[in-house]
Amino acid sequence: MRSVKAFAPATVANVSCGFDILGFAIDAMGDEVEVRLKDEPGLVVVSIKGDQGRLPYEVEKNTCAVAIQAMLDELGQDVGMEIYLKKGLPLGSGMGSSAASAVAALVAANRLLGEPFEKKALLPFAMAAEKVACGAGHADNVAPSLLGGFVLIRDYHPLDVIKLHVPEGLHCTLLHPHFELKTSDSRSVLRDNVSLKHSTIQSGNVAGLIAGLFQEDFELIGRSLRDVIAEPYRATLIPGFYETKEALKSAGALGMGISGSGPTMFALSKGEEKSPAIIQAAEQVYEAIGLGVDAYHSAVNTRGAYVIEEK
Ligand SMILES: Nc1ncnc2c1ncn2[C@@H]1O[C@H](COP(=O)(O)OP(=O)(O)OP(=O)(O)O)[C@@H](O)[C@H]1O
Ligand SMILES: N[C@@H](CCO)C(=O)O
Repeated sequence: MRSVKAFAPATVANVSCGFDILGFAIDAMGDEVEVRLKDEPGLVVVSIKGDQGRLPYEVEKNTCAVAIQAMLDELGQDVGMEIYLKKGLPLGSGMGSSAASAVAALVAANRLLGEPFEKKALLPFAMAAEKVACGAGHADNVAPSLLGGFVLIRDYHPLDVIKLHVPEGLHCTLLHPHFELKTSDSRSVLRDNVSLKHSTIQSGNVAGLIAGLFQEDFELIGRSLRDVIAEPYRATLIPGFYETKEALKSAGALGMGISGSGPTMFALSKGEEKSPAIIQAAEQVYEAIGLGVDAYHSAVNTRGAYVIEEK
């Protein structure tokens, strides 16, 4: 039986100012998916490890299977495949857990089929899986997980995805307070309308962040991490958010924000030297609140998802 195993990295979506249009991949963690060809048609999720028994095996619900099925539908093929998922990411964390599963599954299945799609062309299938997982087919987790680096989704109709420059030495610290926030819930607190004033502030910061990346201007990157659209509503769902923001700035972060839909928070710094102080500052805030916090730090992953093994 032929099989391919692939890895897809965790991601930070939005990057504060880029709601649904910006994201980057990190090296620290990710999901692994093995896909095996089988004789009979149809997909089966055979095993899921690392999820404490919480993820669905139904092929209409598991993002690995939803993504592969979307790809097979596009090809008009009814190939039989078994799916083995190893979760490396916590669920409902804001680190692109549902996306990493979908992307790893697609990269493995695409290779098994002889790569009928180039990497970027897999995106719509991964977005179909995100729609099932959280009700919105946003691409700001799946695109960086697939392609690596910082990614801009300039438009969704039609999809226009652009890889951005990643300055050497840009470092990310992730702080995951011990509770879950479902993307669907933290999308439901957002408003449908944005004022002209806020639209101006937000677009200035998106442009500033992109200019900062290309110019390798770390200070500009830091001051562009401002979000007046989602953060004010979502911060209310994350105890200690504003205290953490203050503490991380004092600890030397260039800037910080909510990773994806939270509750994980990300901080950017120049080099990894500031990471221990950033982590300590967040731990102090959460100790006072009485919540545990997991910390990870990582360079920006520029490789994206890849095949680990094929047999
Ligand atoms: N293979 C999978 N891996 C992870 N989540 C999955 C998977 N398949 C289905 N899901 C569903 O997706 C939901 C998790 O998605 P959610 O968007 O809330 O978390 P997340 O991906 O960690 O967050 P974010 O998108 O903010 O980074 C859960 O309800 C879970 O049941
Ligand atoms: N852009 C999405 C990312 C979810 O991780 C959101 O903020 O809801």
